[in-house]
Amino acid sequence: MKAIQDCYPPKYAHCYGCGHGNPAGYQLKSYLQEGITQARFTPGMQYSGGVPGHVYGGMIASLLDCHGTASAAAFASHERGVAMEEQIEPPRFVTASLKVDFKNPTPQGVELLVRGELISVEGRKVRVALSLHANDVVCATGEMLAIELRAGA
Ligand SMILES: CCCCCCCCCCCCCC(=O)SCCNC(=O)CCNC(=O)[C@H](O)C(C)(C)COP(=O)(O)OP(=O)(O)OC[C@H]1O[C@@H](n2cnc3c(N)ncnc32)[C@H](O)[C@@H]1OP(=O)(O)O
Repeated sequence: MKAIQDCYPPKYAHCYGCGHGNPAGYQLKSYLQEGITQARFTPGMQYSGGVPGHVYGGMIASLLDCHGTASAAAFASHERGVAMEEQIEPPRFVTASLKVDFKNPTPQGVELLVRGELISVEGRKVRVALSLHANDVVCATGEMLAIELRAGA
């Protein structure tokens, strides 16, 4: 299955977190299956937080951020009855607002699971509920408001 981010056209593929055209970035890959989006990522050991062995909070927020905008694009497409990979110009969303709650320390050296669920689609505004898990423990939750860029932006 093609990742949501791999459907972004090259001109929008430079994002540090999720751009397939940014070799220095994370190259996060998110997938929509059965109404839920998921991405898996293992941060490098350099992304250490204040406590040794725990992941830096900014890394966690950025994973929610990039998974959230990908989720918004996939959910909006699905609502319109078309898959991301079927579109020449898939919808492009940016983060207007991102709230993160850090629930538990996130261990380093573990594959993290990031999940997204659709809250609402209202015109150009898509709200997504997000969570980040390590070893089946919820380490962070979040909520995003993503806005679809106007045509030609
Ligand atoms: C920049 C190009 C990049 C393209 C890359 C794409 C692919 C990769 C993507 C990867 C990305 C990875 C992730 C990243 O890192 S994305 C990078 C971080 N995000 C940004 O840089 C976004 C900066 N902001 C903007 O560009 C504009 O403000 C946007 C485009 C978001 C809206 O400006 P625009 O002029 O278009 O629309 P509008 O102002 O008429 O607002 C529309 C509606 O939204 C409502 N609203 C707005 N803000 C908020 C808010 N904070 N809370 C609540 N509501 C808010 C507003 O009231 C209105 O509602 P309504 O009155 O209609 O009911």
